[in-house]
Amino acid sequence: MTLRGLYAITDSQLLAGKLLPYVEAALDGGLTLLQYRDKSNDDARRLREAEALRGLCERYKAHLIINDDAELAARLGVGVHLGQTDGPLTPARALLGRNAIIGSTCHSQIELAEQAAKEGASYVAFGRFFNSSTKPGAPTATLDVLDQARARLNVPICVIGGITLDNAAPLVAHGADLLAVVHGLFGADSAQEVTRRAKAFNTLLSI
Ligand SMILES: Cc1ncc(COP(=O)(O)OP(=O)(O)O)c(N)n1
Ligand SMILES: Cc1nc(C(=O)O)sc1CCOP(=O)(O)O
Ligand SMILES: [Mg+2]
Repeated sequence: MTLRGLYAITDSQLLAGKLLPYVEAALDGGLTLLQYRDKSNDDARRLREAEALRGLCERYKAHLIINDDAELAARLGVGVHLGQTDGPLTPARALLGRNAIIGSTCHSQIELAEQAAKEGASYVAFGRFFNSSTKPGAPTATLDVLDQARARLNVPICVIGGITLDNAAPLVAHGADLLAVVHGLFGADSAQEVTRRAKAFNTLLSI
């Protein structure tokens, strides 16, 4: 599967009271992947919201990815994103099957990405590239890791962390396939503006 495009990530605070309309607006503008990221322990709400997002993604032909939680992903038949402390890739692949999208956080370490690719990751994620209000303490990354990744890996490259329409172009020029964005997309004042931003990100990616 070729993975390239805008990768929207939800945020429970930013999208409080407007999760579905803002996500639908982003899907309307064009998403390749949507990640449901909710760090709470409210399992009932997480299941309910993830099911609703799966329905929307099916309608717009985007892929839903669950952050952190391979069990929930298996229950819904969707993909998962795993960080370095979220459990190993191999059992997640066994649980979800060979067609599932499984992403792996690699910070700025090409060795982590090589390992993830070897273990069957569908994409590898590098970041954070800019200041992020969503995750201010995430380790930083620079463009040279993208150059190394392009030269050494044969798996789609995702970038994350403070990405906006104003700073994304160099990431694309250095080989990013997937732009993962929270605030730069969903920080908009209206659903119409979310759609406009999504379309503009796709233009940057030549999609
Ligand atoms: C696409 C993408 N890249 C990186 C992350 C970060 O994952 P992780 O390091 O596990 O941190 P949390 O998001 O779980 O706080 C991500 N979620 N998505
Ligand atoms: C969830 C996450 N992980 C990161 C990493 O670098 O691993 S940065 C990040 C937050 C992304 O949100 P925003 O687009 O608002 O900066
Ligand atoms: Mg995680």
